[in-house]
Amino acid sequence: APVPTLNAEAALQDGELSLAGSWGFSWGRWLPLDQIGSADLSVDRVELPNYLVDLPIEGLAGRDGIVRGHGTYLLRLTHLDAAFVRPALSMRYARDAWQAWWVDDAGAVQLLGQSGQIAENAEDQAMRHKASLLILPSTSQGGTLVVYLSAYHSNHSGLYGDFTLREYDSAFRLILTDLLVRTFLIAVGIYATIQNMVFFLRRPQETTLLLLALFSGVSLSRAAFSSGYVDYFIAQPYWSIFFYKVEYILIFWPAIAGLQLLLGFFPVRSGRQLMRLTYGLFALAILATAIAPMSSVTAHLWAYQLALLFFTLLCLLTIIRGLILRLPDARHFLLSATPLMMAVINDVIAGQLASYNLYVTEYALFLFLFVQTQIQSARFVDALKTSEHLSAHLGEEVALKTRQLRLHNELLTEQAEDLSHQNDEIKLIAETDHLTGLLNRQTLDKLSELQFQLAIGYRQPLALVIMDLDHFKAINDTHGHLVGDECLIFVASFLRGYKLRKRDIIARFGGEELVILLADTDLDMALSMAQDLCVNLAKTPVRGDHPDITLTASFGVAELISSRANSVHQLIGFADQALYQAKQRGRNRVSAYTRPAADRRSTTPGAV
Ligand SMILES: Nc1nc2c(ncn2[C@@H]2O[C@H](COP(=O)(O)OP(=O)(O)OP(=O)(O)O)[C@@H](O)[C@H]2O)c(=O)[nH]1
Repeated sequence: APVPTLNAEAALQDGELSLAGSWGFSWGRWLPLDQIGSADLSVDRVELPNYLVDLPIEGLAGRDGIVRGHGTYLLRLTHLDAAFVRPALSMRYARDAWQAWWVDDAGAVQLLGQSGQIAENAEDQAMRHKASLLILPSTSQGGTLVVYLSAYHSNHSGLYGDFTLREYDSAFRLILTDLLVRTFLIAVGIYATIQNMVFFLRRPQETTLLLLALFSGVSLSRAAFSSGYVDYFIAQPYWSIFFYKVEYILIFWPAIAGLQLLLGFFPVRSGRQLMRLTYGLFALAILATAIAPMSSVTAHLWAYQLALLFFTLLCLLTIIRGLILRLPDARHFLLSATPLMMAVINDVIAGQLASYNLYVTEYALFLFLFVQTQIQSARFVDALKTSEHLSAHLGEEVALKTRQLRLHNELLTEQAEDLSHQNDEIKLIAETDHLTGLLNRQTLDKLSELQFQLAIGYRQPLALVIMDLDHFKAINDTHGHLVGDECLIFVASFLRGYKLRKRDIIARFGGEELVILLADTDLDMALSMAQDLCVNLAKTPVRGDHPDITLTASFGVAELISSRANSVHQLIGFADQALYQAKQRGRNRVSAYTRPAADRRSTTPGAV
């Protein structure tokens, strides 16, 4: 069949001409350029979009089912100069290396451009531009467009439908627009990567932030690698295989990272083992992709997409489980992950049909990343604010608590002091006689026993004086009991006013009987003291309302060594005997206990 012809002027609508439609095609040959114009050139007819694998080429498929080969595409264009001022051919989605020529009606030949190094062997070809903008000679009225397609490593190789003739300016604007959108995506990726990284460095325990940073970083690289227009400006032919392979690996990596992110929020049992296994498989996939020839990598696109679908479904299941268990965040994850899921499905279908790919996945991925980054960083900032707030208020709080504690301590100390006072008081009440304030009988018993033991131990004298008021009953009877009490109080203060040593004890023995225990005092000293007391008491009128009353008392004195008393009890008894004697002798006097002469041999007590 002859080379198909397209009337540019007639086909042009809105300044754009699609080259989809009938093309001439020669399989397995790169037709020499000087044959293009010859009348006996015969070609097959194919329709664009065209993929070699869909061609009915029998017997060319290898054992692996992949058709290998190369060929020449041809299209005659007429009335070009009438349709365009500066026609430009926009070539996209030719998956293998190509070379384009223009042979005008006069037979002049011009190389329009090439994607890199074309070769009859797939591994030898070097791809540079996946997209190209070729400028056609604007002076040509007509000519033939010749595209040599290199050997291919993709089962969807060939010329795709996105071949258009445009005015150069509008075509270039399209490239710039695409570039701008991609630059925007890449900027979002850089932003998300840096933001997550910075926040992670400030709070290393938030591994989610690191994961998001990694996620954004890799997606960013993928967006950069897979952009035909980035290729157009920077890619080098010998890097093409590497970029191609990286792009394949990155097909399903986002779903794995997404799974890890989600498992962080909605943990499952043996989630760690699952992730370890997943990353193990991922490492194997990287290894296999790295060592396999490019043709076999592209032949297994379905496997990469299957992995993408599988891990995406796992992500979805994780979110659904979170929703069922009513875990926090499940809703917003479902919201931000839904477009991602849909985009993934779109990507898988588009990849398998090899139809026009809108890169929806990438846009959705970046959207997802951006939203997640903002949500996570909002949480992070919240946490940061809370911790700053806490640390700012901690000082104040500590100072306040310290103050409260100190107050509390002071209160406790006061209470303890009160208690100790109360104790002292109780002790005082227990130890003293409430009327006179002198020591009571029990205390006297305790202390006198102690003094007795000390005196024995140190072989010191110990004197005991019992004093009994004379005719006290008469005072009570005459003046009343209350006056009697006042008299007792007066005697007590009289005794207290008398110069006694600290060790000496004055106690109320009972009724109107008082005892004075004098440590380290012999009989003579005790007698003289008692005498002194006796004389002075008789001279001293009762203070207060009853100066008319003058009291006298009788005194009985006994001393430990001279009396040879063998207990306090006995010593008291001896003093009592002496007192009795004093009373007998007429009262208001002092009497000492002396051992009777008979007793100096026997033990019968007596008083003098
Ligand atoms: N007001 C008052 N009287 C008391 C108290 N204890 C004892 N008496 C009185 O003291 C008096 C003691 O009387 P007696 O034992 O007969 O001895 P007395 O009248 O002092 O006579 P002699 O001791 O023999 O000189 C009694 O009338 C008791 O009621 C007291 O606490 N207050």
